[in-house]
Amino acid sequence: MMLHFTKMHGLGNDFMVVDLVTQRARLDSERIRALADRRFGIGFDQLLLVEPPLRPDMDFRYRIFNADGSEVENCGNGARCFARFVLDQKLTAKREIAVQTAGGNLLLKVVDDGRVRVDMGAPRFAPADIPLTADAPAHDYALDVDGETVHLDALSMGNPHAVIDVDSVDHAPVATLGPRIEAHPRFPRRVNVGFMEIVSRQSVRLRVFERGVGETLACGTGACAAVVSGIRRGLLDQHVDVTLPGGTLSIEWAGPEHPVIMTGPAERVFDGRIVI
Ligand SMILES: N[C@@H](CCC[C@H](N)C(=O)O)C(=O)O
Repeated sequence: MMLHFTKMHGLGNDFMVVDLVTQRARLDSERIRALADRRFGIGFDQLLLVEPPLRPDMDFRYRIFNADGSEVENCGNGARCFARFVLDQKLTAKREIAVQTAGGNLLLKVVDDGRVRVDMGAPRFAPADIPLTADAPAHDYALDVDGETVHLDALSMGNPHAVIDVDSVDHAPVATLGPRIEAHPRFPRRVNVGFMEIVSRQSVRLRVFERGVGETLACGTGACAAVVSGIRRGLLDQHVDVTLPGGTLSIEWAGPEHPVIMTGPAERVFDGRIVI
């Protein structure tokens, strides 16, 4: 049987997108890892599955798998590609699309310049919601990493994020510290690790070591988490441009209980099909 897919990216964070509204397939974690392989497979950071909704008030269900085959709760760059995909495939004619994810519901809107604006929901700070082992919520958690103390902020954007301030992302220890924090025992479901350089109150640079993938060219939820962290610590204004290795995202947050709004591009690269 043939399975049609589309390769897409949001600022170089790349995806294999599969329509499971009009097609049927079961892809287990071993198969996902094989497809994600950049030499022997198609190559992607995440697999995105477009499914019918489980609730009548939603338009679609959106499932996300990291390149290591693990299913995760949320993916910001993927959400923008999801919106473009369902419109291009004519799975909907709506310009505002309500989507269920394992981490909560999202509202996606395609704006006039072709970019996609996503209501990413409100961030959560309770340690149990991240999840992070800690006695109380804080802005500054001290983690013992192989005998060295690392200070970081942590929060959930549906998925778990740690945010570390650095003087320069160019010299940040993304490849060495990233994997040790990702797998730190105080994050029982592992964590995405962002390294943030504050350039001004409206601009940051960011690199993210993603859970289940490694460093990617961009991470939408990571950009939201970094800006929320900077705003709640009084370091950033309400609208911030986040420059990642793959390009820039615009992030807005009005404060606690408010949703984070992310705006950025979504690009189709090619269509293909595989035998399953
Ligand atoms: N690239 C994503 C995040 C994908 C999921 C993440 N690796 C996780 O495990 O939570 C984004 O754009 O948000």
